[in-house]
Amino acid sequence: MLKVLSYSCRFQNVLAPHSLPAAVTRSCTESTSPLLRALNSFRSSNYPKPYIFRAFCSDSSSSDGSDSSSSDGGAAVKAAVGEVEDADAISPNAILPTVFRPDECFTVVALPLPHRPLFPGFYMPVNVKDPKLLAALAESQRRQAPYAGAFLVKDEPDSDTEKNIYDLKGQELLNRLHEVGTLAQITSIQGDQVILVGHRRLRITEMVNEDPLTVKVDHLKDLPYDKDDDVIKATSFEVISTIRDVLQRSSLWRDHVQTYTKHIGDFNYPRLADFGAAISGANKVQLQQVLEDLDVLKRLQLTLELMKKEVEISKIQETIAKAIEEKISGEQRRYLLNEQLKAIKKELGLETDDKTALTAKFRERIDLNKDKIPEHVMQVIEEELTKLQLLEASSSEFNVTRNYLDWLTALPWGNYSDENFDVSRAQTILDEDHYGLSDVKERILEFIAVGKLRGTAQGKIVCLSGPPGVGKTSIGRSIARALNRKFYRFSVGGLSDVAEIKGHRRTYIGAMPGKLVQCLKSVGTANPFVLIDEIDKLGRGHAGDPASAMLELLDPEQNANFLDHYLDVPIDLSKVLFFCTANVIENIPAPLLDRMEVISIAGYITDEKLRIARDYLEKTTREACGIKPEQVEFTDGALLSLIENYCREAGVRNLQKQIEKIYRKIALQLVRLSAANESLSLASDESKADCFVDSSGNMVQEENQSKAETEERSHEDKSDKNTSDNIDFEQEHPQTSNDVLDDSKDTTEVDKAEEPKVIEKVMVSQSNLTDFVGKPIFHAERIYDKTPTGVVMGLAWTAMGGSTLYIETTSVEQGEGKGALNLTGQLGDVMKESAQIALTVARGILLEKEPQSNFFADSKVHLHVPAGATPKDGPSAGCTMITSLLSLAMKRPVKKDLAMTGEVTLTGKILPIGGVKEKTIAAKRSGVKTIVFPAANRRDFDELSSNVKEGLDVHFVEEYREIYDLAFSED
Ligand SMILES: Nc1ncnc2c1ncn2[C@@H]1O[C@H](COP(=O)(O)OP(=O)(O)OP(=O)(O)O)[C@@H](O)[C@H]1O
Repeated sequence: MLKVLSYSCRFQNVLAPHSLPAAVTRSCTESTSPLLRALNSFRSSNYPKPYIFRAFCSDSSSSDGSDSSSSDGGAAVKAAVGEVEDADAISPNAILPTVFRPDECFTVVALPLPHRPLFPGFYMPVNVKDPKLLAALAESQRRQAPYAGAFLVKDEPDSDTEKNIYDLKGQELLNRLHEVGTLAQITSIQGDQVILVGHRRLRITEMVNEDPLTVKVDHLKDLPYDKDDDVIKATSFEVISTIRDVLQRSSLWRDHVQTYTKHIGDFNYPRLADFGAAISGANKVQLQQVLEDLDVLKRLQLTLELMKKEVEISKIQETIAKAIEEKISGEQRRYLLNEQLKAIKKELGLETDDKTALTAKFRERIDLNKDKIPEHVMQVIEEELTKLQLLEASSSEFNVTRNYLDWLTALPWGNYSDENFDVSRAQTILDEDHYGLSDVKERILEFIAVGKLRGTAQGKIVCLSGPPGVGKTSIGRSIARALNRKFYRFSVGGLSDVAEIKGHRRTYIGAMPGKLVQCLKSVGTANPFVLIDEIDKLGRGHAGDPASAMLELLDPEQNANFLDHYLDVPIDLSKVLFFCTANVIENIPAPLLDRMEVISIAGYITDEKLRIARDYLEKTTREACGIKPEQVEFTDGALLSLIENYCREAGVRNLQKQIEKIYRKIALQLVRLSAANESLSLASDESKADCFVDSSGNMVQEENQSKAETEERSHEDKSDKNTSDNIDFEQEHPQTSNDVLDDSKDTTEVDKAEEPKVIEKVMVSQSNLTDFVGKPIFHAERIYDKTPTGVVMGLAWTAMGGSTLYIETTSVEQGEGKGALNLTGQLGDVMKESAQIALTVARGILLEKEPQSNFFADSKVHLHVPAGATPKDGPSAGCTMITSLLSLAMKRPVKKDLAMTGEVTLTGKILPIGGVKEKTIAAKRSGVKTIVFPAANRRDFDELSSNVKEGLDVHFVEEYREIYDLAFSED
């Protein structure tokens, strides 16, 4: 007989909350005698019968512990609602109908459980696949004896348990079942799903029926235990705390068994053990062990083991969850903050949404230029704008698209600066900026004239070649100004990556468009003047060939559709005017050179340098230093000395540097002087002392010094000027500031009687030039004033301009048949061969002129070309070498101030050479009076300007014999 020992709220705990009407569960929780109320309301509801209510009994409410354990493990009470006639009749002590007697042996249908055993007091849904078994279960439910024996299936190695078990019948099935199982109450059958509630432990004693398997079972009772035993108590406490621990850690079980947890402390020991095992995730064998063990302490220990494992699993689960959570929460936090930031900005009106703002910016740019953007470009822009909207703002692809759009929309599509085709204006500008350079200026004027007639300017490649500092870059700037085009310069010296010219593909990180696209963006017009500097120093290229890329860029045939790798849309560069500069034309790649129009700038002679220095360099430097013209006097003599002794190279860059150096020094002196003047006027007011300014610009005050003494000192300074290290100063009254310095004038005295305010003037003359620029660093190229026998002056061309060089020969050893030629001076192969030819030709001429001489046959000759550290090559020294050898052989020096150049053939013919202008300038610089050029170079010489040709006796020769006559003539 089962009694309701305790109900109250716990009653609700064991109800499957989902299977009872809400009204019942609610009433159970609120009422003091909820069972009666619940049953009443349940009976009045239309809920299908029979329905089982179960309530746990607490041991405390039972009269004794053994009693309660005997009533269904001392834990449960059943109430069959269908059998309660009158709810009022149910009282706490009412005796409820009994289904089974614990001490009886009885027969049940055996229900195989594939996964876990059913523990008393727990629900379990089982899918029954065997129709016969299902029918038997339904029948027993219908007969209001809804019970079966639930037995766990043993694992068969290598077999699919669930699939096979329902195919087994009779003994075979019996063998697969564990002997110990649970008396299961069938609460409902839905389709093939049967809901079971476990009651007591059973053991199969014998088989009664094969199909469905029906077995005779014995009830199993737990072994008696002492509920006050310390060990069992301690074990149970540990189980409880471990269960709580698991539930706290693992949300998986927490939700599942939440309702039990409050009352876990009220469970008796066997129930506690069952509860722990039932909620654990242990495997079926371990669970079966718990089910089979009738020793309560042992069962508790087994459960404790399982629960401890659960704790460990929960810990692992916790760490995994924590790690993942941290990762996700970091990202989420950033995302949230970003979103908040955006929202705040939007709210404050500081910024609209990123994408919207960007799109608006691009649209604005497009609208400014809408009609001029080519259709194919517009299409790409639209596509990219759509793409931008779809991309996540934080993605890398978004940035790529944004940058791409930025470039595409920033280019000056179809925006041309208004070109100025006014020839006379252009001429004025060019003359304003540069002296001379008539070839270049003429070419530019031609270009402008053509542009004026055609109405449009055509893209052309012009190459300015010449030594450094001759103004190639600066004339480029003036041309751009004259044409009213934007100027852009980029140097390709050492450039070896094609990507610099054609851009990187957009797929690369940090990809950029090429130089030309960058140029267009920075100048903002589609027809700029682009100066490509140092094209002769273009690198060899490790990734592609830069020369070919330059070709595509410069060739007017190709550059109308120039394709930059980054932009990926053709750009029209045909309106761009390209100018290149180079020092050595020969180093420019042939296909490029072929398309260029070369204008060479040879370098300047002294006169030209003087004009440039006076009219351009000095003026600009003076202005840059903030010095007024009346404050300086830079004499012609000083300038000439500067050019001849300090700056003898072809260009004027060094000259410019020296002038800058001089003006910096002048500026310092002027500042010192004015400070000295101020103190001087103060001193004159206060102490009436005699003061003067020393030649370094420092004020000197000497008490009781007579004015006469001061004057004397000043005169001494002045007369000492040529030897003194000091710089000359002139102090004048304003009205005489432009007067030429006169020795009779007192130059340092301050005239106190008149206006104390004076203007200082610094003088730079030939005599004090060293004070400004130091001792001459450049000595004359002329080693010999009068060339000795065996020495002849030749003319050479270098990348730095023209220069003179000597060919020296001397006889080392004499003796019959000892004739040989020894060469030194870092000569290249061509020059060595040229020396051999010279020897042969000289031998022939000597034989002709002095038939009795055996000089070349019997002398070991040493030929040297100073300076030995500079490598030299080329055939143009041929005629100089012959002359030198003949001079040595005949012991006759050549004519004074003679220089020559020309390649010689074995038969004595003179072939043309290059660099006529440079060589002429160099010869003039070295004080040469007579020059010998090959006849074929006459045209080149005639084209030179008259000031270059002035004062030179030039001879054009076809045969070496003519040189012989010139060099060794008696007059
Ligand atoms: N004919 C000239 N008239 C006035 N100034 C000149 C003239 N030639 C050169 N200069 C000045 O000389 C300086 C050097 O010129 P620039 O830099 O153009 O030389 P470059 O030929 O380009 O040299 P590099 O080959 O080294 O690049 C500039 O300040 C320029 O103004």
